[in-house]
Amino acid sequence: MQIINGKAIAQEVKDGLCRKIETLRQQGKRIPKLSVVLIGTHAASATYVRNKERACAAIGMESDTIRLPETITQEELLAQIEQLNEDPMVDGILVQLPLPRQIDERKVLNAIDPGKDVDGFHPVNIGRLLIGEPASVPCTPKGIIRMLEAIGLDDLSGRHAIVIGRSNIVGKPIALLLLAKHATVTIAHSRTADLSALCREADIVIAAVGVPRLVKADWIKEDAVVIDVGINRDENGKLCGDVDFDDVKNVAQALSPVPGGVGPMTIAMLLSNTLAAYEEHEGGR
Ligand SMILES: Nc1nc(=O)c2c([nH]1)NC[C@@H]1CN(c3ccc(C(=O)N[C@@H](CCC(=O)O)C(=O)O)cc3)C=[N+]21
Ligand SMILES: [Mg+2]
Repeated sequence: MQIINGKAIAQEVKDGLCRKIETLRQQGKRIPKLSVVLIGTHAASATYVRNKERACAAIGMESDTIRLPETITQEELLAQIEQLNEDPMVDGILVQLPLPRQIDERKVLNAIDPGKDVDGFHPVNIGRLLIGEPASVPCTPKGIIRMLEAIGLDDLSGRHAIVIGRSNIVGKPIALLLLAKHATVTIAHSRTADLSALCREADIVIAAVGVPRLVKADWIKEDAVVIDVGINRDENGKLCGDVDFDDVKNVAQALSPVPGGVGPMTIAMLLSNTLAAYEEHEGGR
């Protein structure tokens, strides 16, 4: 059984980005910049944002976190986004989710300039992804594809992939990316009948449901590849995925851990999308 070391693969990606930024610096060019908007004091959000800041610093990318109060109005937030859209020094904008209740998430994501949408959550980018045009691709799905490529899974012709979860952030976009690699894709979710039997048919399992240790060994076909997207806390407050790692490791061919799997890949892809947005943006002037 192979453990898919997301942390190590992410480090390779970041090393490559770091070299590119170093070249820009030597050429006296402007340095790419990511702006993160963080609203309120949600503890998990604060941790992710700190990880993103640290990752930017490690590769020499500029970053800025705009911290706004939990009580912010929709209009104030939209004005902040407009300011970032117009700032020529800002290449990537990420509005950390979830947002407070009074804010309409769709309105906010739709307000981000699609060219600066490093999360790939804007309808223009989602539409481009759907029809196979160049797009800013959501970071977690893009990271999952990189992990599959890292273990030699490139062309997925003839393989059956199951995606458990149908969120706009992970489930739907990863299904599209797997389809683009010629996999036969099933999207399962909380209303799916006989999920474990369906899962047992799959060569590739992407677990993105948010239920701690849901996926067990008897859900997994011998030698399947399993990617765990879950970030949950178990009853003891310990970080765990949607896959029961200690059980599934006995049947899977390859398995990604939590932590150290998809999470670090997500951050590496965010940096990669920011550099790509910069190149697009600079190339246009
Ligand atoms: N607009 C937006 N874009 C996002 O991409 C986004 C978001 N909002 N809101 C929250 C989720 C979650 N997310 C994570 C990224 C990295 C780790 C990560 O690096 N995890 C580490 C450890 C984390 C820990 O120790 O708590 C790991 O899995 O090894 C986790 C979670 C991005 N998200
Ligand atoms: Mg779901």
